[in-house]
Amino acid sequence: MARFPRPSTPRSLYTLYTSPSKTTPSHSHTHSHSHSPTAALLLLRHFSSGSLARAASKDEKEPWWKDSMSRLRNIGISAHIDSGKTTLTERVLYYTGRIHEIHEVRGRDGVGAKMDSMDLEREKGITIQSAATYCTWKDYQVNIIDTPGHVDFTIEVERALRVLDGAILVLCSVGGVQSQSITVDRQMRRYEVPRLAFINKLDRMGADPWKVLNQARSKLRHHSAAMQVPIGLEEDFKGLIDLVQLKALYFHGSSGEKIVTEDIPANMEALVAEKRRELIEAVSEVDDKLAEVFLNDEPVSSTELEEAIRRATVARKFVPVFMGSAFKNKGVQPLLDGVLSYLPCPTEVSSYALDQSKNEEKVTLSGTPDGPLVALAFKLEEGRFGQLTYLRIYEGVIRKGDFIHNINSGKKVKIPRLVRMHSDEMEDIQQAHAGQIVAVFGVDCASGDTFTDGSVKYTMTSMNVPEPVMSLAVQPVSKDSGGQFSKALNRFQREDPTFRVGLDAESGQTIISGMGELHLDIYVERIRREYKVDATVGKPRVNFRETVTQRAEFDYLHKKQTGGQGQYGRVCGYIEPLPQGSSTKFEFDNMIVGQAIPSNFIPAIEKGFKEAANSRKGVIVGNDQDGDDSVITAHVPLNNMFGYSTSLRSMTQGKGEFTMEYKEHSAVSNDVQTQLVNTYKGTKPAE
Ligand SMILES: Nc1nc2c(ncn2[C@@H]2O[C@H](COP(=O)(O)OP(=O)(O)OP(=O)(O)O)[C@@H](O)[C@H]2O)c(=O)[nH]1
Repeated sequence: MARFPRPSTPRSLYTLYTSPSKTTPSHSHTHSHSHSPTAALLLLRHFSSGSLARAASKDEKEPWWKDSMSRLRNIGISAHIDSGKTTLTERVLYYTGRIHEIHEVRGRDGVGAKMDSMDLEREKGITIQSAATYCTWKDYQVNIIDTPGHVDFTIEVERALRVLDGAILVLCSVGGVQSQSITVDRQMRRYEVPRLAFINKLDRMGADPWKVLNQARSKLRHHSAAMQVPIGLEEDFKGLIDLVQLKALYFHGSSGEKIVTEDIPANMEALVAEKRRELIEAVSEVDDKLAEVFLNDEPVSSTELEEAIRRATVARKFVPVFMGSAFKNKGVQPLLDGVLSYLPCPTEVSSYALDQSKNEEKVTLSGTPDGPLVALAFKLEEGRFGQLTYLRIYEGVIRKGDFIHNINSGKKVKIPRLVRMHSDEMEDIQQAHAGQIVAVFGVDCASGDTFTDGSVKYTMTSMNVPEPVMSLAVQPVSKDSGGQFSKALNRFQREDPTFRVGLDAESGQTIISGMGELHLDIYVERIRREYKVDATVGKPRVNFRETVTQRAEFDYLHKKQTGGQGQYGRVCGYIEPLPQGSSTKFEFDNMIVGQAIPSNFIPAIEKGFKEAANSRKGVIVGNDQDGDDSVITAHVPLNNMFGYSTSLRSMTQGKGEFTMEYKEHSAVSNDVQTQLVNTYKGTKPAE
């Protein structure tokens, strides 16, 4: 009944530079059950119905939390590698009084930035794990997640964005919109995160914020405009003109902590008038209220403009563009003001959960402390005092000593300790409410689990976890370190859903799988440093998968007990490959006679089969000119990509760069297949 493309061993295709980040289902197994020669299919489902949303609280008087919620921001900072996120965060922590000294990434003092708390991060000057911190700016509480920029750690970015209400996209004023900026921006769009852009490094030679702004418009399709005009650039970068307040800002003091406000320099008035008009025009296009003032040719007040920018940004119709130099301590405080003025508070963002007691019905959460507790464990970490679980609270209140229910595992646990995180330091607290990000100790769970107070069976929608694409065989050098070795692997596996551990049945080797060479290298290095286990590492291996090669019958009974009446379904039939060279990729024949299966189920069944089918596509190469740069987009088999970064570097005298992300699994050519089969035969122990 379902026919698939003619087989050959699939290969994985990679997209260089840009492509929609889709993780396609990758298996289509042949099943050996052979009960029914004729195609028959039966699907039964029982479920109870219920209302779509829980009724909101009818409390008439002003709730106690209203003020504190409106003064809360959960933000992330994302960017292409080396754009200056960590440097920027260090300034934010300094100006908000969380740290008393600034330490540079790879700085001469050797201390390293606060948020790069792992030794490896400090040595390499890159961020590997996302770190969480909070700070207070002008009476607002701001929770910040610093996220890594390297594509191998995409899962960290995904997790951070899942629980944030707003974000800052950092762009380099020289590098502009780079490959990874496109990826993180796409992720922000996927999770519907309103954002501000910050064009950093205005002090660098070749800085051109207007070029970067135009790139953001064309490459990221941002509807955006500058909020500021720089006073001087490169070595002469002195300050910024605020286009809303129409004031010049200078950053004095040893670390730029003293802001001096002055009138706009006379020689910049014309440019400022032009850029302010551009800002008003752009916001008017997406905000009716401002459009009315603008079209009537009335002067636009600072308050009117600020309110309109807020409405448009929260509604994700506009991206305000800030600028500065984190390294030279210029422009960070106005960016922080922008976070308060333009990014939403938790009650302005809608969140949903799935009600497990009502067949995964979608429930709108109030997002306030009123109502039952609903919290998502979005990140696990092995801390000095045991497992640390980061929670984003979506509804209700959580208190130290409370019993909470893990809806995914069905376990009930007590919260022995509740803390607020500041990179690797923490602060004990007694309770926390909706909108906040906190961490708990001693709570056994997996990342992505949902906790409630037990009165509701809600789970938050699942996080987008890409399939691992590369594997390595690892083995401890000394047999005595086996215990520590498995402890390390277990821990990393629980913390990072893109890191998997398996056993090669043929060779008996431990196989680790992840998102790329660097991802796996980092874990091997962490096993060595944190667990003092030296491990030998085998050749990287691409995860090839099987496809359908011949007609096969299946008969499967599915049972699921969800607390209510439960569900069951039985599916039997056969699948077979299409004839060689067939132009169609998938064929679905409905051979049901009579009404054995109600006809309204048939389209859903076809969709299911379609989703399970591997596809095969040719290599596509696109070429784009971006100023002096050539951008090549290609779909390539991952197997051919080893060592590419080194050859690209030598081919381009270090100027070329690349990024890749998983596209799909696809059929390999015959010669590769023969090679794979021979290698496999060669590794098989003699019989
Ligand atoms: N000239 C100049 N250099 C900067 C600026 N901001 C950051 N840098 C430098 O750029 C390099 C990268 O900065 P990071 O803060 O580590 O960048 P990141 O985006 O956190 O990098 P990853 O965590 O590896 O993704 C460091 O050497 C910084 O000192 C800036 O405003 N001007």
